[in-house]
Amino acid sequence: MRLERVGRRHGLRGPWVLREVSLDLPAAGLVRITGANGTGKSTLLRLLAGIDAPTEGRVTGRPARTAYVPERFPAALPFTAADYLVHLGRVQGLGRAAARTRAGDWLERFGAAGHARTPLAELSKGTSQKVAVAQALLADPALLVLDEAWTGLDTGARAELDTAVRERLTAGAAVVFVDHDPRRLAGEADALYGVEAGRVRPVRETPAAPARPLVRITASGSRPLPARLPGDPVTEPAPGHDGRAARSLAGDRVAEPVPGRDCRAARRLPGEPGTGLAPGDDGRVAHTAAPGALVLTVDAAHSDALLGVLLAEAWHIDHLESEGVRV
Ligand SMILES: Nc1ncnc2c1ncn2[C@@H]1O[C@H](COP(=O)(O)OP(=O)(O)OP(=O)(O)O)[C@@H](O)[C@H]1O
Repeated sequence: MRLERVGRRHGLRGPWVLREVSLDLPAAGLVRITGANGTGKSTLLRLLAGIDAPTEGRVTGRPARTAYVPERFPAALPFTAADYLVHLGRVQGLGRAAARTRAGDWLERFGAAGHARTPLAELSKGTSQKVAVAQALLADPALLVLDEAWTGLDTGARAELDTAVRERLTAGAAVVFVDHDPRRLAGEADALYGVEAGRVRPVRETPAAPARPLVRITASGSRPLPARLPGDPVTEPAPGHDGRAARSLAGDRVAEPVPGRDCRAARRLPGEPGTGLAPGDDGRVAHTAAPGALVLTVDAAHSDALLGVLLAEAWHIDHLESEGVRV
């Protein structure tokens, strides 16, 4: 696939977001796009995926089977999760039976099979994101474009998406992705490009950062939390009284139930159907049911900022752990 002197701006007189971008992307392999906020990464991905057309220059050689996960999923469509996936599978050329089977398989893989019949508008942010990712994987895309696709997924679904990316690569596809976490598929990219000042240039991968300690914060509160929290913590319900444990960011490490706390009200994340919780207009997650405890696992570098947001929203910090040590 080739971009020749591609430029893109919004509106007739808007500032150029990208200009004179010439790139040859291989038909197979993993490509990472990096850049500071607002530099034009999403704009580049939309051009690659064919969602937007260049204002100038041209894009050639895009595979017919191209799939895209947008940074923001348009969740307010009048479909159930399964019907939406079947519909998109059909659009992508699958027969109805194959589309239904694959929709079920992908929902299952991402741990969302229980929401197959839930209307999209009633899905939590995390489950919506699972549907957004599933729609892109339905028809074995030859080019898969992922814009912060891991954001909002729980630990298991993030790992499943890593696996799905590797499966596409093994099948000979190209995967182009943006993710704010430098550890995402670190060391696996075949090519890296940086977006800066409207230009796109090859960059060298910064060596994978040494594993940093994780901090696990158990907190409870009734005020809505911002949709975007510092450090993009993995947010999970605090373990229930039945001993079911939440998985932590570290993968296999398992969080123990919080001592002395009855977490019956905390089985679901805010926003999950059935809790009486709903996303607010400002993107916050309204938390109108009985307060429940959440476990937020975050890189230690962001824990102070995260604690600051929780305290500012009048959340109570029940428990704080660093690498399994109570602090
Ligand atoms: N539809 C639009 N209309 C007008 N300006 C837009 C539109 N979409 C993006 N922009 C502007 O284009 C610039 C690049 O946006 P883009 O979303 O591509 O950046 P980004 O690097 O992906 O940012 P982030 O890391 O914050 O997601 C920004 O200044 C943004 O405000």
